[in-house]
Amino acid sequence: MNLQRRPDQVLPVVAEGLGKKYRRGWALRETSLVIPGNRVVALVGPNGAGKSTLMGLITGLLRPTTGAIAVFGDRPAGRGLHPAVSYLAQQKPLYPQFTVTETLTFGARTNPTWDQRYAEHLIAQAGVPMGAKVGTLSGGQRTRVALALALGKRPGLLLLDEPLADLDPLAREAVLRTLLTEARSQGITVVLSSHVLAELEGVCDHLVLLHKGRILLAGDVSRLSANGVPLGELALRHMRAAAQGEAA
Ligand SMILES: Nc1ncnc2c1ncn2[C@@H]1O[C@H](COP(=O)(O)OP(=O)(O)OP(=O)(O)O)[C@@H](O)[C@H]1O
Repeated sequence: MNLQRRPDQVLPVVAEGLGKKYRRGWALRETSLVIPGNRVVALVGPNGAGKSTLMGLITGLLRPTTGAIAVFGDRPAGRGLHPAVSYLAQQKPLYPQFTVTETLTFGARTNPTWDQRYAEHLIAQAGVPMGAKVGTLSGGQRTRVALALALGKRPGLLLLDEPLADLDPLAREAVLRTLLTEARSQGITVVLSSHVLAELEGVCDHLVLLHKGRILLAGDVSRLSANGVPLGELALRHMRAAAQGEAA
């Protein structure tokens, strides 16, 4: 496919025939995908389905073995993150010796599009003291700092790879609420991977379901689930059907 920049490709993600092969085999195969703007996307699938690999390809931190991918019309060049993309993995990239203030200063130095007031607003909203060292914060507070760092960049696309896995239910809810509010009010497209399907309901309006390195289902939940089946149930049904199909 010709992934040259065209007006319709100022879409967050357009992939065609995308594949990634590691030594042990294919992690992602023949993936063609469009992620439209202003969506909160649930990226789900069983362990080893290829979710992290797909995120790595979108960030440009991984290089495709086959096919092509465009992020806001640009081909990731393997030289770090696209300026309009923020990426937050479960292992949050924070320095424990830094205070929150120093962490935001680091964000400002490394991101030309940095919005200090917005980042400080997110920290204040989370009730995290600016003078505290990151290493002394709770898991939930660290996630809020990492989120402020990711959002302070003012991204158009925010990728979150199981960011809530180490949080208690209340902290998860608080982080998800913040995410949703910010995504809606700032027009950010969010791609969120999680194994906890129930917590994605009411948050995500677009689903990408991977199974064994292939896309099983992708699209707006309202379209995929015309009869109102909730996102979690919809994903689970397809995952069960795929697993049964293999067992048969
Ligand atoms: N760096 C790597 N080297 C070799 N194989 C890898 C590497 N990263 C992932 N894989 C393999 O690729 C496949 C997809 O892995 P990936 O981490 O993308 O899946 P995932 O859906 O994110 O899984 P999980 O839900 O368990 O986090 C797996 O079989 C995994 O073992």
